[in-house]
Amino acid sequence: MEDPVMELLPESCCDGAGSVHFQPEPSSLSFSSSDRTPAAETREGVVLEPIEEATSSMEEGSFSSGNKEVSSCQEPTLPLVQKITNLSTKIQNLKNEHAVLSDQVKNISTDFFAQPELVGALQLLGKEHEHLKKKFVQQQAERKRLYNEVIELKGNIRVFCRCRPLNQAEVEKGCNDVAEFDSCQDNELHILSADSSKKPFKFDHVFRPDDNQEVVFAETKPIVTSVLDGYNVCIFAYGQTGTGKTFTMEGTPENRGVNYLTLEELFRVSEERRGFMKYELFVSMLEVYNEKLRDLLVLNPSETSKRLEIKQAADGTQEVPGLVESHVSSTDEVWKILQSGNCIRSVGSTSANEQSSRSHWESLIDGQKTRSHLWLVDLAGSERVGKIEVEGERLKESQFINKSLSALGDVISALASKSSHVPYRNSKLTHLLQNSLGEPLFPSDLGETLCSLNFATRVRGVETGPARKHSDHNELLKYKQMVLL
Ligand SMILES: Nc1ncnc2c1ncn2[C@@H]1O[C@H](COP(=O)(O)OP(=O)(O)OP(=O)(O)O)[C@@H](O)[C@H]1O
Repeated sequence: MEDPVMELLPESCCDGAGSVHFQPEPSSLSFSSSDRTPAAETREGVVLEPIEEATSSMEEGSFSSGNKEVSSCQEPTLPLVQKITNLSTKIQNLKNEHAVLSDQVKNISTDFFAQPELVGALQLLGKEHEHLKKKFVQQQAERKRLYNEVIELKGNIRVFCRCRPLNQAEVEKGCNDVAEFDSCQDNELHILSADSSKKPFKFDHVFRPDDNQEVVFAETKPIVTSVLDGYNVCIFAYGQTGTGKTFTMEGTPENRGVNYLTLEELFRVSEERRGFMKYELFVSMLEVYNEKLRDLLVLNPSETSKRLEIKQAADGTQEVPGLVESHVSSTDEVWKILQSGNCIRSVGSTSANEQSSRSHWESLIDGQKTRSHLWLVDLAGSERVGKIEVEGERLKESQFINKSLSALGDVISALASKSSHVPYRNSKLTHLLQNSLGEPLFPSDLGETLCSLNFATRVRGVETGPARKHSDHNELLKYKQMVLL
């Protein structure tokens, strides 16, 4: 029959362990309670014995309780009362040993502080620690400054162009690629125009049809470190429906996109910095549809009627009071949240869907605290802009998208020309992104980047005939079969 008392105790106790072996380094001596005499229970009350002896007594699995030797294997037939008595004795012994050890710890610290040379050495170490901490903080600041200077030199606004492969239907229709890539240049492509001439276009980087998600992410990855250094970042994809915006930003479970890989990197770097930095990450997801904000993390439809507005916080940043911010601690957690948000996106909508990650961080070294914002935006399909064939709700939607993308173009243009007025408030989209688009310094070559944006209009002309002149500012952002990141 099973012994109920034995079952309740950990194995070491059931073995009859009553002898605690304490090996303070570096003296290589051990303490055995079995040798304790009444004298041993005074303040110094520890009898030291050679470690070999103690170890062998442990291996044999026996222990002494007072003067009585108890076998490690309890007789299964021992009466229950006897077993309980034995265990009580063991518990009492352990309590006594604990008291002795506590005394010993006290003695050690008293002894330590009684030795001036040790106290002096400790003080020296303390000073050195303070000095290294200060140096570490300075070098961290320097690393941050230099790193972000490199980012700025590369361009605060960077435009990448991704050409997706022709899909099955396009191949069957006999479509040809209109883009040609320069084998030596990874920032240039040529568009074959109707008259067989080639037009060159430059970007910060051109991704080719066979470039996978990791290759695309490699270019955005350095920016992620900036977010963890307290900089605001905005990554958005622009392009005609079906050109791969969602594929690039979200991806699929087998081919994760920028959103997922970015968050994975955020968690990886914050884990790497765990010893000296404490990060907290919050995720929100919202949709700008017909110039209205909708919280995609509010699952109860009755709550979604709550009107969300953009407000300026005391520190000048843009806030959306009432927007759900989920505290997250792993990429999988974020992914689940985003998937639930995706489920309530406007069906078939061509609105802008934005995922915002707000990170708060605190330096564990100097207590400095800051926060930053990362926007990952899946913009509306650009082909709706300027089209007049649609009617009713779709026409209204198109007009809003038109306005929104046009406002984005105006903001970038104003920033590029260093205009004293940047019209952020002309659309909800630009108003929301204000802090992530406008705060940093802009490099002198931004004009070049804007020229790259003009490419959009021209490429459009290549496929649909001569470039049409539009009366609005949307030309700046139009293009076909490409995604700007
Ligand atoms: N680089 C790529 N490699 C392979 N497949 C791609 C690539 N880009 C896009 N696709 C595929 O093309 C199809 C359309 O892409 P996606 O849905 O991302 O386009 P979109 O621009 O987001 O369209 P919409 O504006 O309608 O949301 C998808 O089936 C996607 O898997």
